[in-house]
Amino acid sequence: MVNAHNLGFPRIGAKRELKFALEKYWKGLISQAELTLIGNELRCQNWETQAGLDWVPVGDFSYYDQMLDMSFTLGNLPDRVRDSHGNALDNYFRVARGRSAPSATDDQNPAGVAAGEMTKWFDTNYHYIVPEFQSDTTFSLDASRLIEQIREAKLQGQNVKPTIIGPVTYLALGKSKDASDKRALLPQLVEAYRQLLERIAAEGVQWVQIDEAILVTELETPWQEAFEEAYQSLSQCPVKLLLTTYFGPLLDNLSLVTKLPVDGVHLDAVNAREEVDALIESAPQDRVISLGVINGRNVWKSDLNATLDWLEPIANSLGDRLWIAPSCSLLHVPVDLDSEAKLDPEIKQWLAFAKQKLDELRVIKIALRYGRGAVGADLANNAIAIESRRNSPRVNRAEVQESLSKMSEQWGNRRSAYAQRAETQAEVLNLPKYPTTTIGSFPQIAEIRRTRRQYKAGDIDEAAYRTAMQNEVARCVREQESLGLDVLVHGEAERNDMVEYFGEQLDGFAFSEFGWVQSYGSRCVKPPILFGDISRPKPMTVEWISYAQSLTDKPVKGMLTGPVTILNWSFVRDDQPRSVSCQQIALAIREEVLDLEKAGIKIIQIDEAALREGLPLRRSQWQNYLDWAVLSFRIAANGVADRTQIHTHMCYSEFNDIIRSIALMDADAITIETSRSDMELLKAFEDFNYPNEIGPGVYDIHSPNIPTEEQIVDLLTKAGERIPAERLWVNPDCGLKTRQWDEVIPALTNMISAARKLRGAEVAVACGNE
Ligand SMILES: CN1c2c(nc(N)[nH]c2=O)NC[C@@H]1CNc1ccc(C(=O)N[C@@H](CCC(=O)N[C@@H](CCC(=O)N[C@@H](CCC(=O)O)C(=O)O)C(=O)O)C(=O)O)cc1
Ligand SMILES: N[C@@H](CCS)C(=O)O
Ligand SMILES: [Zn+2]
Repeated sequence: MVNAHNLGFPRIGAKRELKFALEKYWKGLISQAELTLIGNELRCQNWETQAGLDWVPVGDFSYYDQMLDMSFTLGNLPDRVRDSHGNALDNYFRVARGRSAPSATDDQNPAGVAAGEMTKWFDTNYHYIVPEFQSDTTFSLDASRLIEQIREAKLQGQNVKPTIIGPVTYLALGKSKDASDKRALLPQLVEAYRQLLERIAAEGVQWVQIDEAILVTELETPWQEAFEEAYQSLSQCPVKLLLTTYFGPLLDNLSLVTKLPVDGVHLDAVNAREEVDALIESAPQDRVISLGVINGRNVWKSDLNATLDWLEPIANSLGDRLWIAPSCSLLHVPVDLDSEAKLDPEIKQWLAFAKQKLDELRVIKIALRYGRGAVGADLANNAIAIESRRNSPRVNRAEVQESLSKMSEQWGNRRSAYAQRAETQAEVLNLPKYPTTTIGSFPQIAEIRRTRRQYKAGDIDEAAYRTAMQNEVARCVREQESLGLDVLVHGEAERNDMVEYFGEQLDGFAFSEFGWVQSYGSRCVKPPILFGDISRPKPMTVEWISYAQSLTDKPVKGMLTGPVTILNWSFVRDDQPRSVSCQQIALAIREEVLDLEKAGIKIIQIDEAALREGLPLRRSQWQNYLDWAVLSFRIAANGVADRTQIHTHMCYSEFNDIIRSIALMDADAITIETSRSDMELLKAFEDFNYPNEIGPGVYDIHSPNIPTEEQIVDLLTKAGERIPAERLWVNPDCGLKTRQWDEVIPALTNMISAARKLRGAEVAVACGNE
């Protein structure tokens, strides 16, 4: 009989209980005992929610990040915290968040500790703490976290299936800090895993889910060999291993997976449906085949009848060997649709969050075990919802499709080439050399968020909200004027998030109240839900930007999020290609750009923070994505006259391998995150002879540290060695929303004086030469 299981449940809590507890703990407002009590309650609740499953995951809960948990389990701590003898959880947070200023309360680390590097988890919007390796890295097992949780779940009467990140993925996603070959650490690492599995087995555990998502990417031969070596060794352990892959097909790694001596394999049967037959045919006869049949990355109801049509023959042939699950951990979806009292009922019936996805799994399991009649009503209701979505005039809108059909690639072309535009813009804007600007957001102080909360709760009316936000905009403009920035921004006070804000204003998007998804640590995002053809009912930003512009003679940048980023950070449709949804958003943003231009805004920035993030997991698919992504940006941006200067901004980006596409976007200026790379990221622009203007970030906004004028001059000098000074802008790495005003003011003061110093130095050199 088929078994149903889950790969992981969101740990942040249906009402973000963990987020609030963590932030209180970090501020010293609750004790560690109170924090761990909340952790314990969340785990228990989550297991209760999953109680109908044959196996529940254990070890998916984390106080910050599952990769960091693994590093602590393996005793792979960075040297900088290894000797901190303080409390284990505080040490864990020290690696997660760093402690950048000397602290009286941290006498173990009076000089501060740098946070672990964070990067995104495959193609999701979740970010993990990158494991650090050196040639002399050693591992020493600390299984206490997992063992305690296994006991907790067992006490609750659950059938437990511990989940861990597999050794090869752990090693492959980590970073060698001394340029040594991290693969050389594999034997020792596998030994630590072997000990871990023994400890787990001693708890009476039968199955362990061992996640090796790296198998859905292109693997070079040494990494393929690493799999064989690792799993040969682990196959001796007295537990059964469910080798778990997700987010995509295995392609050329399928034969590798087939060869590995494991007891079961989980395949993402949503994204790799076409590989299921081959996986079954090539697997040894006693191997469990776990199929991820419910999409763990989106919020749509599954078509249960269609899933059963496909799955029933497989269940008949595999019998007990078939397990079913969501395609991946449910970490990437919100917790509970039932919390959404305000969602439009028509749209709500099309949706499923984590809890509802597990309900779907139960229905499939019962239908497979006892026949569809046993869940006849569920299947009938599901069919109604699926039909309703398929046929809804709110999803497929002829007028949007007609606008899209009129669109031509020509719309993506500026009227003149950059060199000619640059001359016109220089006349219009009359900016000094090394013009200074910021990326858009200024501190989203608690008061702003509180006011928005009051507005959303109906405690204050729209007029009061607008006035409060306008006051913030005015303050922001005042501060920038007194700092002496050359190009100002309005500060984005009115925006809850750079993507959600636009989702809320575009037709074709729905938004939830509690649909939070963990992005990193305690930080969450609430992705808008792109359910239908997109259009812009009215201007979205013009009033705010025009208001800011009315307060100053300096140019204020129009500030928009680009189509690719809106797409990549939303829950999107599964009934049409992403490229089509992206082009619809592009048309809406294009209208906004043209309205801003009409309103007299001279510079318009279109953020594409997530353009690189959207790259497919396999390089072979990159070009296709880049082609439509860049075209969407061009459509959004390039309808303006020569005199209007278009900026774009990207963070977290390494540009070497996509520089050609970046250049094709043809933005007049691009601002990027570079300060932590010591301007190394500019090499890609230098090597490519990138022709347009560049603002390499000179202030690391992720850190509370205030960069000195000297440090900024140094960074700009390095930038000037790679990019002609005439084409350099001076700006921070990214928006300032997570910072405080008392950090921002001195940092920007130093940034501006650094720019002035460079201008002065050049004038002096020029005069000396005359
Ligand atoms: C740049 N990043 C972003 C990503 N994805 C996005 N969609 N947006 C991004 O900006 N992906 C990559 C990175 C990830 N980085 C971050 C950085 C910071 C956050 C973050 O701070 N998130 C906030 C939530 C932001 C938000 O939407 N705020 C809302 C609601 C505020 C709120 O929770 N209010 C409380 C009450 C507050 C009070 O009373 O004082 C409530 O409603 O209960 C808003 O401003 O209105 C976070 O807190 O986690 C995320 C990703
Ligand atoms: N304009 C946005 C970009 C963030 S990537 C901001 O400044 O927050
Ligand atoms: Zn940014």
